[in-house]
Amino acid sequence: MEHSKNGDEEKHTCFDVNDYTIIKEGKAQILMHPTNQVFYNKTQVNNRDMSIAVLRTFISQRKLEHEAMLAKRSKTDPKIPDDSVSEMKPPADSVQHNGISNDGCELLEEMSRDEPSSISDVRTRKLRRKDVELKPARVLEALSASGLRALRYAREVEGIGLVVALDNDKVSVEACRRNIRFNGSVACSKLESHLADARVYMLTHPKEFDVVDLDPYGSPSVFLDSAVQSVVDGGILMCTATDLAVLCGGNGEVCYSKYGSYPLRGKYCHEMALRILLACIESHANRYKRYIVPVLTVHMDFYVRAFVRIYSSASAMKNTPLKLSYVYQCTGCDSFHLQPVGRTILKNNSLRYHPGFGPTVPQDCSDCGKKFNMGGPIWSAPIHDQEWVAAILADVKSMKEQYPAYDRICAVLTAISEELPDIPLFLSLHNISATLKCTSPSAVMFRSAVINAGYRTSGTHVNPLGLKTDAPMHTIWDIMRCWVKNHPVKAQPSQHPGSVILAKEPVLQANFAQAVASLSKAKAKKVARFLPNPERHWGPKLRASRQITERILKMLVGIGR
Ligand SMILES: C[S@@+](CC[C@H](N)C(=O)[O-])C[C@H]1O[C@@H](n2cnc3c(N)ncnc32)[C@H](O)[C@@H]1O
Ligand SMILES: [Zn+2]
Repeated sequence: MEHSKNGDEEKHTCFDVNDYTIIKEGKAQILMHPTNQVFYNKTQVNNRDMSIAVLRTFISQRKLEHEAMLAKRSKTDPKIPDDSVSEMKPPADSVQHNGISNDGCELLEEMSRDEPSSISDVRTRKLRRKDVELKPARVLEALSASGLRALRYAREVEGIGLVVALDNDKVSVEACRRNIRFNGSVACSKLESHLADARVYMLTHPKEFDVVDLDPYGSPSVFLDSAVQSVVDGGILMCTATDLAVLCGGNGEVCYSKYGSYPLRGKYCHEMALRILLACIESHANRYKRYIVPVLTVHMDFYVRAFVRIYSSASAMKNTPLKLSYVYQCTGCDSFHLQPVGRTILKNNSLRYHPGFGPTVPQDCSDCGKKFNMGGPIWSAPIHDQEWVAAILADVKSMKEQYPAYDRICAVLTAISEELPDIPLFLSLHNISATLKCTSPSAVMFRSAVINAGYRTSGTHVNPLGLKTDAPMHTIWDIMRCWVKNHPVKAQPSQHPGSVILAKEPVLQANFAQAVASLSKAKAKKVARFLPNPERHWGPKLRASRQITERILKMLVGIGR
């Protein structure tokens, strides 16, 4: 990969620092002119801090995986001189996938998974000739604006060799270059800024970056196809989407055209947004025989952000339909049911792939009798790797002073660490009670009834009132029928969904006695999981110098839904 330092286009214009206000975030400083034309949103510090936390964990994980690969190699091929592996440590047990991001390692992964031994031998010889030293990570900040994020990566994260910052806006690139110079020698030695269309740049730099960061205005959809190609095997793609009005169902047809999925306007819409984004990234990856493994997927403030690793494997790619589902949501009582896109069967000791069995619901809701809307497909496999989440959280806690948004990112990561990993979407207790027009049981009582009925439950980082559970909807309604017996409701019209639900006798006798696990660990320890918004002008920003009104903000982020 060849990069001319800051490109030929650079203008070596001098600048007077006194003409600017200095903005500090972490170890980076950017210069802001009073007539600023370059995008800057202070509240995205949460986004940048979270990304730095993930990046640090990625870099240590990548190193562990590399060491594990070398150790494995020295075991399987004793002809390789010992001195090449004498410094190796045992492989990390948190490694979920052994894909490694430097060339030789990629070969090794392919070898051990798919290839017959004769081919492996050839490849091993090839591998031996390759330099197996782990090179410092290469990061692409594809949409960099002032370069603040790229500067923070270069200055704060150890183990990064190069950060390339792109923007297709000339003024932003000039600002970015000014900021690089202003940040001194480390920034100047590690950072490059280019005036380029990110899509063209990523397409012409396939499998070159260990980390690709997409942080666009609104939707990342037009950047995904090139971004998934620019990441090395085992590398990580970090992707923000701020177009929550689209992803949360405000414009279902627009969402379908951008992301290939229909959103539903449920209380869980922000988690559905995360899952639509993941499904979309996966579909782009699949076009190039690649697939994603999410390590962390967050809804914060007014956006969603996905951190996914990318691997190449034509055989693993066949599993994609097993990780996707359609969602049926009842138009009367908001009950929801997942319909997997694909399934597998074992025939003569081999795995066969088939379309999912369906429909998983009858024409009319068996709880309230109304019709269903069908949304998706969404990513219905886990959206976080809990070992990564624990490692990121531990790392953040050990470097508290390095994170200006420490409280917020700790709260979000704590809430995520408590989520049931295998349960897509969630119920809203308020919504359930609103359907029945009853007073709501407390969350602890409701969770206790679910646990006492033999099911699991957890909160969700997406919504303080949300409840994830593996209890079927009919059990949830039974619990509520029992609740209403002791907390009667006013009579409603007989065709009302709540009346239809309450007209049935419960099969299950709910037990609301407090169950031990009904309080989350964090709540029991009084660790914050949700924090109020920090300031008045909190929210997404449009292009530089354009401000969003409260009314537009509500529309954009789906508040009040
Ligand atoms: C939301 S801002 C990025 C903010 C930055 N990542 C941060 O953390 O402060 C999006 C930037 O993408 C740039 N942009 C939009 N389309 C682009 C494209 N096709 N190629 C390169 N840059 C693009 C815009 O000029 C803008 O500066
Ligand atoms: Zn229903």
